[in-house]
Amino acid sequence: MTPQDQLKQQAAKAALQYVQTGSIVGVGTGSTVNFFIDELATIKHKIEGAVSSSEASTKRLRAHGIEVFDLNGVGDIPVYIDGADETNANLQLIKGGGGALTREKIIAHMAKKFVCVADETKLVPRLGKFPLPIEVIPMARSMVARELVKRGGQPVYRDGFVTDNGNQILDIHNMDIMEPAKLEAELNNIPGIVTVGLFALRPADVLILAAAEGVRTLTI
Ligand SMILES: O=C[C@H](O)[C@H](O)[C@H](O)COP(=O)(O)O
Repeated sequence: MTPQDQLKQQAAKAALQYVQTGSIVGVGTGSTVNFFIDELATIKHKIEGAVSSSEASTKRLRAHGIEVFDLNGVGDIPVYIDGADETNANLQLIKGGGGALTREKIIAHMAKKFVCVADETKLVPRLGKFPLPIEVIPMARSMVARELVKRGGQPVYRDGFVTDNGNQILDIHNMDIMEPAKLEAELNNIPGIVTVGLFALRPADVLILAAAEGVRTLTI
């Protein structure tokens, strides 16, 4: 395991304390969350099951014998655990490096508490070094790309990638993300955009950050 993987695993382990007995756990997507799923399996008898933000996480949860519920039948998600590609000190995030941003944002919106798990490399002074993923309806891809160019970004089509929802992804390089919530709201208004990978209007509530010196918790 690489040193970075060890940190991801430590953050994932620390997130277990937020899981409530008898509840349905919201589960995100990505390599950090994969460690969390493996940890969750050790206490699976204590939870009712999970809701999942991707086909990949669903498969891993089920392989561990954890029941995965259809979100439409679920009313209450006390805690959602997910990773991030970048976070700032206000716990506003860039997500979607793995293309799961839409289902992630839906579950994050429903959850009472959003706990983000990450290694220290994800904490940045300003969001935007990581290209901002945007899920688009395929027929709107070029139009949306032109809108992003007008705003100073450089869109790159994630060629060959299809989201779990049958859509496409544009990764926006060099986007000026000075006011994350304002930009998220503005981009949400462009037709053809399904989801912007900025989680600023609904940031995380808790950030578990693992570093070589230890694991620390940030809240807002
Ligand atoms: O679509 C993917 C998700 O937003 C992930 O949470 C994000 O890409 C972070 O993934 P990882 O834990 O692999 O760095």
